[in-house]
Amino acid sequence: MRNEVGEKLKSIVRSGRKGIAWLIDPDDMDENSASRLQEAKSLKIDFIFLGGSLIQKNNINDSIRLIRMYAPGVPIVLFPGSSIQFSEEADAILFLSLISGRNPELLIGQHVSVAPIIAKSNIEVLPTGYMLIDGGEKTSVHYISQTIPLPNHHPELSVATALAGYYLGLQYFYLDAGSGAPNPVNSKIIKSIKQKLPAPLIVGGGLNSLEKVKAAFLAGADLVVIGNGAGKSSALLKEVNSYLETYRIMAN
Ligand SMILES: CC(C)=CCC/C(C)=C/CC/C(C)=C/CC/C(C)=C/COP(=O)(O)OP(=O)(O)O
Ligand SMILES: O=P(O)(O)OC[C@@H](O)CO
Ligand SMILES: [Mg+2]
Repeated sequence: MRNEVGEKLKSIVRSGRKGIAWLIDPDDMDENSASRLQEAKSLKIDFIFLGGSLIQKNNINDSIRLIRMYAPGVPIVLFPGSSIQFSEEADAILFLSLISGRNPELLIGQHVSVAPIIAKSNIEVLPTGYMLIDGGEKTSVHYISQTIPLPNHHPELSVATALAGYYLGLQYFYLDAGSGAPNPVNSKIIKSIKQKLPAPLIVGGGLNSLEKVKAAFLAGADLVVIGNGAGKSSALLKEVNSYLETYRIMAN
């Protein structure tokens, strides 16, 4: 199995350089996508995450082809809401187990359905503890998963959950306040998980301004995921990118 994406994530952690993933919903692919992708390529976005809670078009393969054409070299990582969002054309898949919830289908069920297909492919699998944190509003993931998010003001519950996932062997952790969340994941949660776990920490949900992104990085996020904040224009991706350029010079 390949391991380029995992290695890149781990090297982001080792070097402390931080990274950006742009979340693209395949349903949002349209006539503007080509130029948006070219911009992302020129900004050296670290990863493109592809997926959604609910997908209404059957266009994952077409989306991957478009991304490869206009943003060649940017690793494409599936961020699937369900097992039907699998494509062996992607570079890697976040093999998410929704450990904040108690829905067996999202802890292990979908995984069993897709595992034999994954085994026949050459895709890289990233075993990921996916934790939904209350972002102040019911989001699509919350509804689709039919699970209760972790509270945003009790870091100890999130730490216990992440530790349990770590002891089960999960290698990457994704704290998500949900797409469009009014409140991103609390810095205290990010900080306390980062202190306890040596694993790469991905944070997303409601990161729609440079201030919110900076707060996530400063608390300990290794990779931030920006979806809605990059939906209409690449302005935020550009701002985060130039912030990181300065940050990396200062960190060295
Ligand atoms: C391992 C495989 C194949 C599947 C795992 C399936 C699991 C555990 C899913 C977790 C629950 C879930 C529904 C996750 C979806 C995460 C996601 C891609 C969110 C992207 O944002 P949206 O929720 O689509 O945002 P909008 O509502 O703004 O479109
Ligand atoms: O769309 P936003 O709010 O950036 O959220 C991204 C992602 O973490 C949602 O699963
Ligand atoms: Mg979506």
